[in-house]
Amino acid sequence: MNLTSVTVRRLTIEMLTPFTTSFGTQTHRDLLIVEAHDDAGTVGYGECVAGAEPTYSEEATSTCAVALAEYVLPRLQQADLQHPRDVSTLLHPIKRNNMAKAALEGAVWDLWAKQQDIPLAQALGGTKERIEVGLSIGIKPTDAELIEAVGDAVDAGYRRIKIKIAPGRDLEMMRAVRREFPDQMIMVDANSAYSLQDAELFTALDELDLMMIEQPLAHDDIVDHRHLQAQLRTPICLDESIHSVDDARKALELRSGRIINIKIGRLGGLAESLKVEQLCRESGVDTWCGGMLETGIGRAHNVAIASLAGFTLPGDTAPSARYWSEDLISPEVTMHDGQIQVPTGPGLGYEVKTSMLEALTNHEFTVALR
Ligand SMILES: O=C(O)CCC(=O)c1ccccc1C(=O)O
Ligand SMILES: [Mg+2]
Repeated sequence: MNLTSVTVRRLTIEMLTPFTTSFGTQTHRDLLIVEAHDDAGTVGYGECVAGAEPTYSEEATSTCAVALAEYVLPRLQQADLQHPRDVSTLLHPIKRNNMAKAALEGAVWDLWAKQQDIPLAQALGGTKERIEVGLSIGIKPTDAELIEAVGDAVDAGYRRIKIKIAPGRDLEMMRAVRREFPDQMIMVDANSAYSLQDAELFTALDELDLMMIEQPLAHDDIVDHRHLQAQLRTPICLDESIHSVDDARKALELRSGRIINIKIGRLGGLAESLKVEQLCRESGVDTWCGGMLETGIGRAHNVAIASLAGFTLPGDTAPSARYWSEDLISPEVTMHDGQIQVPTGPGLGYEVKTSMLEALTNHEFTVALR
């Protein structure tokens, strides 16, 4: 692939509105952008989706910066990549650190697709021209504010609405939402805030005809989820618990959930995400693309992979304007009639605004590869 160098940038971007989950409130992203450069001057981009703190998973932006600098990029210096799939093989001996690995792998995939002059979606085997879009709504202080936010999302055309829950903001709140929106496709995401002792809460939520309940129990569990799923009609969707195609296979075998959410960062890259898509497609399991409040760069990767046939449900791939006053890419990701058009240009199919990226960069380092 003639890679000549990799640059890692660390930047801070303010979000338009704060986003609250059971593990905290985010007002900005502190993130890494990885650039893979080749000898023809072509650049591929990847985004590290870790949070500023290790609250969603054990990874955080700082740990990813260290993992890239100390362990991941030195391995790349020893390699002669022929294809982006070689990245996951090369990094396989390094345990976990999935978001750090995925940030580099994503940049290499974008570079490779640009070298081939094909869209990333096509390079991944995507077939859809448009993808269906859902929205993830954070925890609001009052039911009235939540109901207003859901109403706005319905009016904006989102095809599915996800609502974050946490102890104290769950059953009564969701009953109020359901009364107001009896026919909408609604789901909840607990971000691992509950335990099996809360089974009664979930059997009550089971009456609300939700599309799914995302990650109700511990971030590292697939056993308690199995017991909870056995008591519910509503499908459980696993997010935090699934870090590989093997995790997905084991969870499906145990019946710990009936839906899997694919996040490229959590799974360690696009190659592993493709394996989960294939597993779900071949076993008739619904899957959809999760989100991590990405800038346009990570968002473009999500749009590309969500174009594969296995992505059977709307994903958390809301358009740029939902999160940012100005995005890092041009044109920005936009939604029409609840759908995003999969771009047809080479690679990500969106232009990265390099001067904006440089202006926002707080730190950067470059590793020469030859
Ligand atoms: O719109 C998005 O990007 C999805 C937001 C979201 O739900 C989320 C955001 C940060 C961390 C975890 C999650 C999640 O899906 O659990
Ligand atoms: Mg989730």
